[in-house]
Amino acid sequence: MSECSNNKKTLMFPKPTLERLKLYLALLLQEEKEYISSDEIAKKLKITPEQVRKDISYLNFVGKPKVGYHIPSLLNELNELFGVDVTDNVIVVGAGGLGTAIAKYKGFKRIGIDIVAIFDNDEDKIGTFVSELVVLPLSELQRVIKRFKVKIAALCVPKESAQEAADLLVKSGIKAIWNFAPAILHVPPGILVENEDITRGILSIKHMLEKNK
Ligand SMILES: NC(=O)c1ccc[n+]([C@@H]2O[C@H](COP(=O)([O-])OP(=O)(O)OC[C@H]3O[C@@H](n4cnc5c(N)ncnc54)[C@H](O)[C@@H]3O)[C@@H](O)[C@H]2O)c1
Repeated sequence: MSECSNNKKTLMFPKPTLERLKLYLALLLQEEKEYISSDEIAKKLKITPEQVRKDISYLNFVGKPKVGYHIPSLLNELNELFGVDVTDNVIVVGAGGLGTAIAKYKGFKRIGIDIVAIFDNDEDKIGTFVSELVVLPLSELQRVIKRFKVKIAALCVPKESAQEAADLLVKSGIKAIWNFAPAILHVPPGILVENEDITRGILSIKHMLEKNK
């Protein structure tokens, strides 16, 4: 999500480059050695080494000839670029199948995301636990957002409730909505909305399979 990074530098990067830089970050986080070459990165991500070098050159970062990129230094650059070195407190709205899965996912910590609370409007869910988080009523939204300085909300409510919930989030002080509902949200200027559509990946797979028939 380029626009949502903590670093304004990201706005100068072409979107496809930014998307690939996110993949490099995820890949490097799993590496335990000290250096990696553009060839190795390219092979693992099934792209060309030239592409890798070009993307990384946007960071004004160069590798050592015949050795490759120093992983800890490259990680520092990427962490800074995506604001991973800064922890953002995030809330989840909607404690259904998806909301609880997001709230339970431990991997967000590694990228500087801390899920601090989960909310629902269903009386039967309020007060139940999702991992160590207790499901809170919407009346607690404003207090939690202020107390934990929350800017980002993951919106995991049904399509029909999405706009109403988004309005409430904005009114309560949220600056960015990570929207999982298949709904177009209308928000005031200055509020970021990133629409997440998990059907995108499977559609690409379907397309590739069709093409290779
Ligand atoms: N489950 C998935 O894998 C998946 C994938 C992609 C997109 N989505 C989308 O994400 C959203 C959530 O999906 P789900 O499967 O978790 O649905 P779900 O029905 O299991 O959960 C939705 C939750 O939102 C709560 N809710 C409804 N209105 C609310 C409001 N105004 N404020 C607070 N909470 C409210 C409900 O009580 C419920 O607990 C849907 O819009 C769905 O289309 C889900």
